[in-house]
Amino acid sequence: MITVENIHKSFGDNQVLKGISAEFKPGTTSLIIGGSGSGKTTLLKCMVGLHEPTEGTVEYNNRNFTTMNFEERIAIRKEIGMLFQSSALFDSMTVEENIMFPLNMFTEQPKKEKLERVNLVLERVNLAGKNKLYPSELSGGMMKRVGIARAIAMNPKYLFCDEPNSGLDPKTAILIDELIKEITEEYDITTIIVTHDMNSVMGIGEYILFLHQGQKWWEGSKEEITSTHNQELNDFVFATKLMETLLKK
Ligand SMILES: Nc1ncnc2c1ncn2[C@@H]1O[C@H](COP(=O)(O)OP(=O)(O)OP(=O)(O)O)[C@@H](O)[C@H]1O
Repeated sequence: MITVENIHKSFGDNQVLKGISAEFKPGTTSLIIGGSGSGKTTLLKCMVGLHEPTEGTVEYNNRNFTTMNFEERIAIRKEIGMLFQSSALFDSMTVEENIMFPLNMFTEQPKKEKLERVNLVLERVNLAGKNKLYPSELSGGMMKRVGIARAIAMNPKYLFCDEPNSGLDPKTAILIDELIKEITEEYDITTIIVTHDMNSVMGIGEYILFLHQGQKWWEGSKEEITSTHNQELNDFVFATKLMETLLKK
């Protein structure tokens, strides 16, 4: 469980987050949504320590991350997997080397054990045997799956994903969403996804946090989101005609 309490974040005079409180539960895919500039990425960065909140606290299973020193934070960071927009794979490394990277950085495991772990996670994302390929030899969807494999290599308790299906065709995007949801449930991970994608919201949004101008404007599930009377949320949800048509059916 991750709990954020009254998070504020300002950059100079720009008050980006204005007192966000929320709870993200294990085994659940939580989505942070909102318009461009509403503060989604800033909140995510405050949660993992890439930004320091101006005010407020972030707790990982009742451990106060905000007041921890550098060493204590490293222990938490080992429990966190991250999947970035671009997959952020190292181009000069093979699939196997990319996935082994966090294991080399954070563990003292013998090479054989690390390789076993790499093969296990590759199998989990349906890429068994692709060890020796380079990122340039992979499709966008495969790159995302390698990114997921690397994010779960350390057996994380927490998984943060920033726009995990950006740049993918809709069908592949759904497969990536489903894979993240399955892994979340299978390993009881607290997963937080920042997204613009309404397909993701309607597909895997178990808990949805809607930000508007740096505030928590609405929270709920995908089942509740279409029947809300919140104007700003409705504007966001029905921003695409296609979505409106689908929901009317
Ligand atoms: N490092 C920074 N320094 C100064 N301002 C920043 C910084 N990071 C973000 N901001 C400002 O914070 C605001 C919110 O940005 P953020 O990236 O969190 O929005 P977002 O909701 O993730 O947007 P998008 O959907 O476009 O990615 C913006 O006004 C942005 O300019």
